[in-house]
Amino acid sequence: MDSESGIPILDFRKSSGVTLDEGSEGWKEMSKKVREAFESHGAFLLRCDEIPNEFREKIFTGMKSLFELPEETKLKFSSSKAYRGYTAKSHVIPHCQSFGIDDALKPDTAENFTNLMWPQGNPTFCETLSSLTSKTRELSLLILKMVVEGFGLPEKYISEVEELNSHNDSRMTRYQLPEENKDSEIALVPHTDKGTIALICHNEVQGLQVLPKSGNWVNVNIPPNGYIVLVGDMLKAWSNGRLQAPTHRVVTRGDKERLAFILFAVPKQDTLIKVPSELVDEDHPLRYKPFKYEDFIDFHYTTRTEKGVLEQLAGI
Ligand SMILES: O=C(O)CCC(=O)C(=O)O
Ligand SMILES: [Fe+2]
Repeated sequence: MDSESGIPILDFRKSSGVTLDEGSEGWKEMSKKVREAFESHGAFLLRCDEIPNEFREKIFTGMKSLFELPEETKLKFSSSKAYRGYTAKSHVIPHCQSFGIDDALKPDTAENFTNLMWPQGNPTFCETLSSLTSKTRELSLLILKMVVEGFGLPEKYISEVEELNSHNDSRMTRYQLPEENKDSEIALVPHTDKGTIALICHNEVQGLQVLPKSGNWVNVNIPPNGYIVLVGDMLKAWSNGRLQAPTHRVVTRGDKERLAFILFAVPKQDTLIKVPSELVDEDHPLRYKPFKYEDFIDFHYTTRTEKGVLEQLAGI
């Protein structure tokens, strides 16, 4: 457990002796822990073998040179969608720069992005980005299958969580250091993630904070070479509110810049989010009526409120 935030640390490393073959005892035990962590904190910290050290070094070295490219080059990666494309100094991310990549898993996405930023080519960055994205995506699917197992739901729900994981967006973010006269700065404003789950890895400069029910922000310490996995609003809704979607933000301090790579697992636009009947009982009355993911996203961007979008749209 992380001593500051109390968020559980789960160890998926083969070297720690766990075997996570689907259906095995180890898998079932871990699934229970995933469910419990998502119920109590809406998150867990993950140690895993998926990102070896040299791989991490490659992605964060690549990201450092990416953010050092001229502003006019970075701006070439534009998007009409909110928070996608290259964003700098927006009201949501006042002190960071970020590349939001849609359809991160499409075979030519990493290549197109790399060629736009480095017309002369950068095969190391391209390969690293594409394999980090696909490794992280495998993890997100594994974790969602564990949620099904953790709740003891029938097999048929595997295809539903696959749908909740059917689209993947990634984001690479560089958080600026606080201005000289300040100790700390809110670099990413408080929010819940709108999709299903988010997996975050970073260059070991901490800065993520979560807001527990107690109402006081706490620091999260992502373990070395690890990830944090956060529940988003769609998994919260699908689970009948039994899994929490934690409010989080990023605060920068000190003299080292934080770089983060985030993979968001999201449903397809027209996916219907409907609570499994098995998750409704006397102790857990139905909290959300079925709704389409795209309606939730539209509603979120038109109301532009962080508070209670899910409750307003689908709450019973
Ligand atoms: O950098 C981080 O740790 C958090 C990023 C995040 O919450 C987001 O991009 O939605
Ligand atoms: Fe987030």
